[in-house]
Amino acid sequence: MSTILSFQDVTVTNGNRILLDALRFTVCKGEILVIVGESGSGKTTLLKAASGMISPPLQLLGEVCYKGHTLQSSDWQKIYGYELSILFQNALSSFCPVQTIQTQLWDAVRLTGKMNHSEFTEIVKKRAVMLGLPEESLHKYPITFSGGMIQRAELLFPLIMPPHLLLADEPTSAVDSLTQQKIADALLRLRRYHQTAIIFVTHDIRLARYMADTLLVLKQGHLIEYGKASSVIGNPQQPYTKELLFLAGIRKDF
Ligand SMILES: Nc1ncnc2c1ncn2[C@@H]1O[C@H](COP(=O)(O)OP(=O)(O)OP(=O)(O)O)[C@@H](O)[C@H]1O
Repeated sequence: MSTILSFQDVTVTNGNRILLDALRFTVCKGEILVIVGESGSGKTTLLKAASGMISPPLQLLGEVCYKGHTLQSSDWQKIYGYELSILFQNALSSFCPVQTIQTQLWDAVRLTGKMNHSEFTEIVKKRAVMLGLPEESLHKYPITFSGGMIQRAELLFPLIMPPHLLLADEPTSAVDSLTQQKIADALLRLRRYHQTAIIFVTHDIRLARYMADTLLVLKQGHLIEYGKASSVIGNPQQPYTKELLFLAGIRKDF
């Protein structure tokens, strides 16, 4: 499988403070890498590093490579949106407040030139139904959406225009368990049919077990465990990972 993204000794600092410490990992085409770790361990910072969004006062050392090329800041603009999609923790910030969800999605899809308007209206309805979003909500303004609805609305664009790499920062944090399952299944379908590589951040180790091919555990900016998800979950090496699995009821002791 070809490598989509790799971190080569990526360190992120804020002055003297190390937020990420020499991380090394790769993500291949069609792979789902799930990042888990306690609050403040650096999960969002890792996604920012993966998407060229580290800016002063933070500093990035090491190399982030996309499809074999080290990315400089100007390169990210070329892949944003169509090759690389990002689901932010604050999904509302992804939308313009004065246009309906459907109008904004169509504006973005139209620019790709890959779909006409009637194909778009057909597919956007199907994808909304897949995520449990009522069809009529597509004609509403983002501000009228609940937290869980806006998270799902943010996922519509990559489901309509499958990217090569999707970065998702806790995309199920504001939804009930049934909707969580729908989002997880939509992401699994994206991988299965379009070989999208996905880096997915969650606090939910059960969801991680359901989704992940590969699991990466962060603690205070350090990669403490990384490998095939079934191996990490079946045979964790670190006390922290054992505790996470114990607290989720997946292990009987730690
Ligand atoms: N722009 C910034 N300037 C200074 N410190 C930052 C900045 N961004 C993140 N940090 C610090 O880096 C550390 C890691 O933050 P990060 O948001 O990556 O953690 P996280 O694991 O995603 O947490 P959570 O699960 O709570 O979202 C935190 O201590 C945070 O305060």
